[in-house]
Amino acid sequence: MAKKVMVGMSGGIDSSVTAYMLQQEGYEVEGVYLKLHNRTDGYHESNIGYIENVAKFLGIKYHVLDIADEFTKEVYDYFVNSYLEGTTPNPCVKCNRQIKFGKMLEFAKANGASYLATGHYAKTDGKFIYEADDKTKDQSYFLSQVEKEALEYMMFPMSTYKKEDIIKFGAKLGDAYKRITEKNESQEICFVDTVYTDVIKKHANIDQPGVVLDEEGNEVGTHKGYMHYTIGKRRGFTVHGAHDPHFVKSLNPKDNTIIVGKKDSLEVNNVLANQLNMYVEDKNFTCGVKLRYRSTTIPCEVSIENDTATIKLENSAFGVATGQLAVFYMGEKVIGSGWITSATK
Ligand SMILES: Nc1ncnc2c1ncn2[C@@H]1O[C@H](COP(=O)(O)OP(=O)(O)OP(=O)(O)O)[C@@H](O)[C@H]1O
Repeated sequence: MAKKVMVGMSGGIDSSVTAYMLQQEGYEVEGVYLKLHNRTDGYHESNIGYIENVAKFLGIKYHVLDIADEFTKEVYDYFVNSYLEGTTPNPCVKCNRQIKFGKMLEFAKANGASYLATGHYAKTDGKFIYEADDKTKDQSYFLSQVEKEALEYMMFPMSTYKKEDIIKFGAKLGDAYKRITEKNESQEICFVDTVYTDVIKKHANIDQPGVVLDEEGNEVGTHKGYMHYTIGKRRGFTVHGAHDPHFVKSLNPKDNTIIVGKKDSLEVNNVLANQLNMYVEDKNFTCGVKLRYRSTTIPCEVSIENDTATIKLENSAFGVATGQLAVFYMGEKVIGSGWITSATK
């Protein structure tokens, strides 16, 4: 009997083609759509409409799982609170661990599936996650907090195909696919329609002007409210009499001040990360580290003690933000990750 694969379907191109590919490969395919938010503006109905067309075409069953309460608690509240606390969140990382490869995986298993597939661009051999071949689309960074035990159930069929193949597969889905390609591209963060400050505004008064300090604590200018800024940002505040560009070095929610400095003052060589999710047992190793999505991989030495990684960078990094993820790579293989708590010279 064919093995069952549950496909996380968003109503988008990649997951629709994923379902098609796996069916072609001989799997019994079922889809699941997660209602991640309590939106009442027709957003879910529209996505489900696309899924229904694809499911009809393929002759597969699909489920709708309302998971908005968990998503709010684990992802949305964390996102808002991070900005209130002056750190830079990464909601997709939390969602992948807790929701997609947490709750959705539980659902897949409970429904008799041997695997859970998504349209993510990454690879897995059941023990590790690897970068996708197409580095411009690679999402391994966002998947690096997924629990080790979940990896053996995960499938990312998209990453083994080229763009041309995907278009070819999509074309086979006929009208169901054509309609998907006509809709808008999906957003970077699914619950942020415009900019992140529009979300935070619903929960806090973000427009409270404050003082800009230099590294010695002198008042040098004014800003619009600390939640408008992230580490490394260089616009939207004033620095009196400055000739060189200034960048945000740190945010102080307690007194609504921001500290700025010239570019070289943002140079970082030592990083601490905690809440580690490691796929290897080693405690002392050399590897590459990404300190932001799309940043270059920096060679480093790592030593781990009591769920904290001390990371010594071989080359300096700039604008490293607390709250982002440090992801450890051995070549294309992800060997673990942790949340950045401090970054210093
Ligand atoms: N609401 C959802 N319900 C179920 N699965 C989802 C949902 N949102 C995303 N996924 C799964 O996670 C994958 C990666 O999500 P991401 O938001 O990066 O999508 P994407 O690259 O725009 O893909 P797609 O074209 O399938 O929307 C999707 O391909 C899909 O398999």
